[in-house]
Amino acid sequence: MIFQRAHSWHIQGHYADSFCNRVDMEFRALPRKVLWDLPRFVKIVEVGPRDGLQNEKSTVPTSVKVELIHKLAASGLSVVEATSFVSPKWVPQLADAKDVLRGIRHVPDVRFPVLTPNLRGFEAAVAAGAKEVAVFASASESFSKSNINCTIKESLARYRDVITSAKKHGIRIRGYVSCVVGCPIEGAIHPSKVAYVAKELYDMGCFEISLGDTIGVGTPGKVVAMLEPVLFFVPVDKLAVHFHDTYGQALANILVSLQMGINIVDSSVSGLGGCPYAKGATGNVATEDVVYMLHGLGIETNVDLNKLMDAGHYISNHLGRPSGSKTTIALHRMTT
Ligand SMILES: CC(C)(COP(=O)([O-])OP(=O)([O-])OC[C@H]1O[C@@H](n2cnc3c(N)ncnc32)[C@H](O)[C@@H]1OP(=O)([O-])[O-])[C@@H](O)C(=O)NCCC(=O)NCCSC(=O)C[C@@](C)(O)CC(=O)[O-]
Repeated sequence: MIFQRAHSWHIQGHYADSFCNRVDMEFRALPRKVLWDLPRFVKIVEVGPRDGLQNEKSTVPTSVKVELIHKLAASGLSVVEATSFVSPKWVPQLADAKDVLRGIRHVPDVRFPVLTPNLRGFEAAVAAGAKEVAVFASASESFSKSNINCTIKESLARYRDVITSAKKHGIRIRGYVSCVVGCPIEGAIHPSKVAYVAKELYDMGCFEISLGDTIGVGTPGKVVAMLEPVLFFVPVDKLAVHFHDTYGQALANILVSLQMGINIVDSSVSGLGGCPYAKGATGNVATEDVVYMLHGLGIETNVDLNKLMDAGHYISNHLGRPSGSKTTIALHRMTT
């Protein structure tokens, strides 16, 4: 259609100027249908200090974790997931959860949630000063057993206890569903299983449900098929998406999720990450790349990309490897 109209254009005289003016006039008023439904603001949930570091082989000192969290908070992020109160036998890297949480200084309007797999973890988190907590279930039975050593049903029963206690303490609980597209053991996961676990967590009182593509096998088509039934049971403004970038699909998956109305995105500075119980899963989508894409779409995040990259450089230098953010690499090349 547009192509046919273009053929009727007769360009004379000052070619470039008249052509450009006319293109400007013609297209300025055209509605950009593909971008119509995008939100104006996206909340980013930074999971680098927890999801990003939990799989690191060498122990990251507590002071480095705390400094990373402070730098992330200084970049304008309003949620920085700090650590996990899990068994140190299962995740040795996060054995210093209590010290990390106690080391974080209060920053107005910034929340520092922590993960808890059971009541014991929840109580330890509260004792250390946690004001917000996340529980993590799975849409895959096999992954549930390998990650938290219990069935989905047992995990939901544990989380019911955690949520009951959290309500008494006035603490908000976020719920994760992992393996929403695929599982490292079972393969493809049916969207109905994701909808079931998401609905259970939401109905028991989680204020937000984060849908995790733990091994990063999602494509935009699979993500839409997964989100359709979930959206039937959980309000769109209560859903977050959490993509790992194993196959380079994470930004495309985020875009399609935004087009479906979701406006909360989890990501990890420098693309750090991988789950200790999901072999082969690479890092989370890099926060820097998410921010670059969102700002490019005219979507606000309140995040200062330069300060965020500063946090990314800090942790990459400490880990002794380059950033996993393509945005950081590209901007660094331009300035050196
Ligand atoms: C759930 C358990 C504890 C069950 O572990 P278990 O072995 O079945 O339970 P247990 O009760 O026998 O406990 C084992 C040991 O841990 C202790 N323990 C027990 N609970 C705690 C606790 N809260 N904090 C500290 N210690 C704890 C407990 O006391 C005991 O110590 P021992 O007596 O042998 O010396 C274990 O399986 C565990 O910690 N799993 C966590 C694994 C994990 O953190 N995985 C990564 C999470 S990432 C994820 O799930 C995906 C996500 C959220 O990022 C989204 C996505 O990408 O999709």
